[in-house]
Amino acid sequence: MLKAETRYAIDPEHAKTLGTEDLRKNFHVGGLFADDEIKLVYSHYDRLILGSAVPTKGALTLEALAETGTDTFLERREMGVLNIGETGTITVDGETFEIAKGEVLYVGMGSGAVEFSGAGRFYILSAPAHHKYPTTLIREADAKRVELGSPETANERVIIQLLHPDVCKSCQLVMGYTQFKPGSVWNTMPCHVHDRRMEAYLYFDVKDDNRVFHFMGEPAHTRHMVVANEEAIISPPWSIHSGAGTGAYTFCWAMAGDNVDFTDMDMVPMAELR
Ligand SMILES: O=C[C@H](O)[C@@H](O)CC(=O)C(=O)O
Ligand SMILES: [Zn+2]
Repeated sequence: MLKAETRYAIDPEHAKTLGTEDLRKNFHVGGLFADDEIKLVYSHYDRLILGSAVPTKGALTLEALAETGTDTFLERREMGVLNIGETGTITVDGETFEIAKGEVLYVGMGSGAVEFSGAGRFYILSAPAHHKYPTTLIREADAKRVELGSPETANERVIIQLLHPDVCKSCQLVMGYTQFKPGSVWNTMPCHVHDRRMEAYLYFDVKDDNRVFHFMGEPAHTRHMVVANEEAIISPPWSIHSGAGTGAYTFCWAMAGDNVDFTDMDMVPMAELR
């Protein structure tokens, strides 16, 4: 019912030498969103944990994970959960939250077991925390919206910031998702890096026959991975993170690291990309 794997952090010099399979072993996450399972990936980049819970037959409970070495999962961690399925519920410390598609539940440090149920497909993110902020349901109407791009460059999109200092306080998790205007397929191009924070992407609402080509690597040494629906990417702090879909898609981005300043990014001039 609870499955976990560890992904170690590697440096850019090593990453440059990898072929497709080894690149995917390090940075691509497939097999999430399995019915009646909680699946977690413990990344050593900023110790972010990402994963999924899909309760179809009954509730799924996340209580503790051996990898954290704590009595309970959230003893020294905070969590953000995005529902990418139909409406479901999450119960924490006796309080039940109904969560529709596109909504995020922030769960503060020190909370007890987290119980997932209903028709939701829950995308889980968790990072180490140092302070307890209140558990809060964040609706799409609460979000900060940033419109970027243009149809001419096929990157017209809106960045919906849900777990963001102006919307809901957290220790280090910042998250939201990006939606496209019809015909636009490029995310995060022009691209950037932020060596202060790692990032994780989950691509969803991708039709079966479509794929997203996700680009990573140092700006002068880019690589790509082909990503299908409901698959994730772990993006190291030193890496660009950008993607182009063969059709429509949405993706959830989440960051953890030294600051929660969404705008703290180093833009990469096009001429530097290789
Ligand atoms: O640091 C910020 C993250 O890379 C994403 O929010 C970027 C993004 O969603 C986009 O440009 O489409
Ligand atoms: Zn970024």
